[in-house]
Order: sequence, then structure tokens, then C-alpha cells
Amino acid sequence: MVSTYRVAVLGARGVGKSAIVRQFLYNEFSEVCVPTTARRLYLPAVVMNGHVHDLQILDFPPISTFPVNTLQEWADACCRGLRSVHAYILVYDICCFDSFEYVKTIRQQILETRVIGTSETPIIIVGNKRDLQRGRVIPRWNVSHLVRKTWKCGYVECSAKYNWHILLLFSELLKGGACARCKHVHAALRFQGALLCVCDAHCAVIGSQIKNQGVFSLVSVQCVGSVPALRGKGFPTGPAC
Ligand SMILES: Nc1nc2c(ncn2[C@@H]2O[C@H](COP(=O)(O)OP(=O)(O)OP(=O)(O)O)[C@@H](O)[C@H]2O)c(=O)[nH]1
Repeated sequence: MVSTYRVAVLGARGVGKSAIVRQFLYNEFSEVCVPTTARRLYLPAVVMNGHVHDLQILDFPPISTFPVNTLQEWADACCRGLRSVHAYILVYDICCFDSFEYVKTIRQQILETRVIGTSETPIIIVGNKRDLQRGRVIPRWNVSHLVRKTWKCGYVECSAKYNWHILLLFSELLKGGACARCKHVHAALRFQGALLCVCDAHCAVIGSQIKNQGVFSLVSVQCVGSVPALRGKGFPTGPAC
């Protein structure tokens, strides 16, 4: 069966967490700032390098502290599921020093409180709003060196606005985590060279843009129910299907 890979997206207010997720899933971007007030769950399925992965992407509102234990995690509705994810995407705005400090703090708290046996949980640091490069507050090399060499985390800069490096970000994430766990995936579920996103919330044909970013291609974003080859293969389908 396809294994589910749970990913949490965290960061300070307004750094572009939701914009990154929505650009990845729906190829859309809005200049309007709508603050996230509750945790949002997205359930895409992606195919990468011939393997199907069920993803759970959890877009969290800014949290004040990472929950230190399960009790605290479940007492705060905004934090639910945060400690048990398989990977963290920590987003900062390259033009906002405080948002990088936030990422630093949350990363430290994750390390200090992480569940025993999850020491390998990957953390990817993301510098968003790369299109506003002129307003960058910390030189790229400094951040990249700190994150890669000292923290031993992945580092990606992207622009949700221009859909720049968004696929790269998710491909890095899958390469570092989900792909390593999916060696058992059945050959019948292989679809070469395609990345297919299925969102159960919308469950409709969303787009058919072809993108090539080396590691995988986004061939079409559509409801699995409308892809004959995938019917009956155990994929999640929403009510509209
Ligand atoms: N220029 C530029 N603006 C961006 C980019 N990504 C997001 N924004 C803008 O930044 C603002 C905040 O984006 P959101 O995606 O709502 O940020 P967020 O981190 O989810 O916000 P909260 O959940 O409320 O903390 C919006 O006005 C977006 O249009 C980007 O890559 N470039």
C-alpha cells in the first residue's frame, strides 16, 4: 500500500507558508494576506520517480512554542499532530530578520522536545520571497552555511509568488524522507515521470500545466477519480468523484 508522509509547515506570521502550499497544490497565488487562524490539512498524492506517495501537508498558524509533550500538543487545537509528523518545513521571509529568528527558535525547540526515536525527522529551512531579493536581510551564503553545515538541515530559497523552486522544495523533501521509506511500493502503482496532486478538499480537475524541474514533472493536477489508470488502486477520492 501507499504510505502516508506527514509534513508540517511552520513559520512566523506572513512569511508565505500558505502561499507555498497553495502554489504547489493549485498553481495559484494571491497578494491578499489572509492570516491563518487554524491548522489546515491538505491530502495530496504525488508520484515521484515512479513512486506514489500520499502526503498530508499541515499548514499551521504561527505557534508561540513547540509543544513539549503530547498533552500540550493535544490541549492546543492549533498544535495537534505537530509532534508526530515525518518532516518539518520551516519557512522564513528573506526580508525579515525576526522570521529567521523564529525559525531558529522553533528548530531548537523541535530538537529539544522531539519524540524519542524520531531523531532522523528531516527539517528543511525555506527562505521565501526570493523575488524581493533586494530587501534580503541576511546574506544567502551565511544562512545556507549555517543551515547546511551546522544544523545539518536542507536549505531551499523560493518564491511562492513566481512559483520559483516550489517543486524543488517538495522534491527535496520527498528525496530526504518519503522516497527513503517507499522501497516497498508495488510496481503497479508506478507512473513514470509524473507528479500528480490530488486534493480531497477540491476533488476536481485543477489544471494541466506542464512543468519541468529536473527531478519530477507536474503533468497534471487533477482528481484521481478522473484518471482511469488510477481507479481502484487504493487512491483517496473525495465526495465529488
Ligand atoms: N512578494 C512575495 N510575496 C509573497 C510570497 N509568498 C507570500 N507572499 C505574500 O505574503 C503575504 C502572506 O502570505 P501567506 O501565505 O498568507 O503567509 P502565511 O505565512 O501563511 O501567513 P500566516 O498563516 O497568517 O502566518 C501575502 O500577502 C502573500 O501574497 C512571495 O514569494 N513573494
